[in-house]
Order: sequence, then structure tokens, then C-alpha cells
Amino acid sequence: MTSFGARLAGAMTDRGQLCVGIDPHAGLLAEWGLDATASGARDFGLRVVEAAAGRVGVVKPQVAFYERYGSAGFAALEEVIAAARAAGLVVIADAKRGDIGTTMDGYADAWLGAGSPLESDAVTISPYLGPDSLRGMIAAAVREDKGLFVLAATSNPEAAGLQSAEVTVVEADRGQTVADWVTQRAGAVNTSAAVGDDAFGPVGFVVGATVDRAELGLTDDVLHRAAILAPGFGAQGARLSDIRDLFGALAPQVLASASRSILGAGPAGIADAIDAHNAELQKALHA
Ligand SMILES: O=C(O)c1cc(=O)[nH]c(=O)n1[C@@H]1O[C@H](COP(=O)(O)O)[C@@H](O)[C@H]1O
Repeated sequence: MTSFGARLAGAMTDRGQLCVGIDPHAGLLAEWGLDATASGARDFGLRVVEAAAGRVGVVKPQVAFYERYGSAGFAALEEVIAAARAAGLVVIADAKRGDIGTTMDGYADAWLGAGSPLESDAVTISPYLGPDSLRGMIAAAVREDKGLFVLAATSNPEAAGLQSAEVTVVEADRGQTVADWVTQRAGAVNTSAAVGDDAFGPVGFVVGATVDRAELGLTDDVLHRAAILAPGFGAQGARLSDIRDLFGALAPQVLASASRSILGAGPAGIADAIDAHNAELQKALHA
């Protein structure tokens, strides 16, 4: 199978750098004329997939909005993921899983395992049990040709206090922020012999578009060969037209993620909203 890094880079080259979030929260379901049930969330997801296919290369279903309906919600999510993958979209399951090593293996099986009902192309994961807790998950991504997006610099303002905190790391010869530590440790595989020389390695990072990377001690070199999932555009205030100012030399690595600013257009307007987001992004990237 082609590596995740190659699949993602191909999707970004062919279809651009916009990632459409699939976030069927209660307010949006009501606006879309759908019930706040697993079946409503399923119909919502399938309609977003239909609009996204051929317009973008990547979608990101928000697992929480399916999980809230229990087993019926997971069945709905399985259908949405399968439909997206069948349509040729790269699927990032936004599950934000994080636990100790052996338990993480279970999450790896669930989200990355070949033939798993929830099999996706990549999953978001949390490193706050320590970056080494991700080791098994990273090994699974390499083995399965799948991807990970590790929370490094999240878009929510209250996270900066934690992610910019300095840690004492025995092997480091300098103080390191939590964000720097996480990206350095988890991203090491991207330049190791274990992976090929595709544009991206298997470990990407979440770096919010609303974040001051310098404050978090995040330098460009630590993100070398990492895909960057950047939420925060649209509803959270960052503008796609500013992508080059926000990300500088990293801009070509950025997957700009937006949910509410697209989904709020409703079922009749979503295709146009995706086109408008794409046009704004393309103009900013290639001006
Ligand atoms: O991992 C994420 O996608 C994520 C990380 C982060 O730092 N901030 C963030 O907002 N997200 C997710 O991105 C989506 C943002 O939605 P909108 O603000 O509506 O575009 C939600 O599904 C969030 O859970």
C-alpha cells in the first residue's frame, strides 16, 4: 500500500490544502433539518462526504458527535468513514485518543487496523501521558501505512499555559517546552530509516492557526517532514487568506481545517461554501 505520507501529499497536490470537518453537533443538525439522533448524524455525515468528494482531498469526522449516541452513533460513523474512503477522500478520525502504551495499542487497532470497522487513514492523538506513551501507536502507523496527528499546539487559548511550560528532560541539553518536547520526540520517526522519503512521514502535528508558535518554542525545523493539521480557521477566528503570514515557510505542509464556517452553510449551500473556502486558500497560497 502507498504510505500515508504519499497519499496525503497526493491529495493535497491534486485537491488543495483544505480539510472539511464533519461535526454534526446539535445546533447544526437542527439547522440542517435533521434529528439529533444517530440517524441524523449519519445523514449529515454522508451529505458532507458527497459535497466534499471531488472538491477536497481530506475530511475529518469529529468522533465526539457520533460517540454521543453510543453504539448507534458508532455504526453511523462507520458508514460515514467507509463512504468517505470509498469516495477517495483521506479520512482523519478526530478521536483525540491518549493513554498508556498497551491501551494505545487497542486504539491503534480500532482506528488504524486494516479491516477494522472504524478503519481510517489517520487519527488524532493526545501526548499528555508523555510522548513515549505514543510509541506503540507510532509503530502501528508505520506498520499499517497510516498517519497520526499528535496534539502539539492546540487552537484553544487555555492550552498555551500547558503547552508552553518548560519541562526538564534528562537527555536534552536545554530547557524544552512541552510542545517542543512532544514534536521532537514523536516526530523523530519522520526522518528515521523506518519510513521512506515521501513528502510527509507518518506523524503529523496539530498546530492551531490561532497559535503563536514562538511562544510555544516551536521552530520550523522540528516540524520537518510533518503534515500540519491546522484547525482554528473560520469559526475560531483565523483567516485562510492569512495562511502565509501565519505559517510562513511551513504553509505548504498545512492542512487547513474548518468545520462550522463550512457546515453552517447548510445542505443547500455546503458545496459553494467549500468552493469559496478553497478559492480563498488557493489565492493566499499561490498569490
Ligand atoms: O484536532 C483537531 O482537529 C482540533 C484541534 C484543536 O487544537 N482545535 C480544534 O478545534 N480541533 C477540532 O477542529 C474542529 C474545529 O471546528 P470549527 O471551529 O467549527 O472549525 C473541531 O472538531 C475541534 O475538535
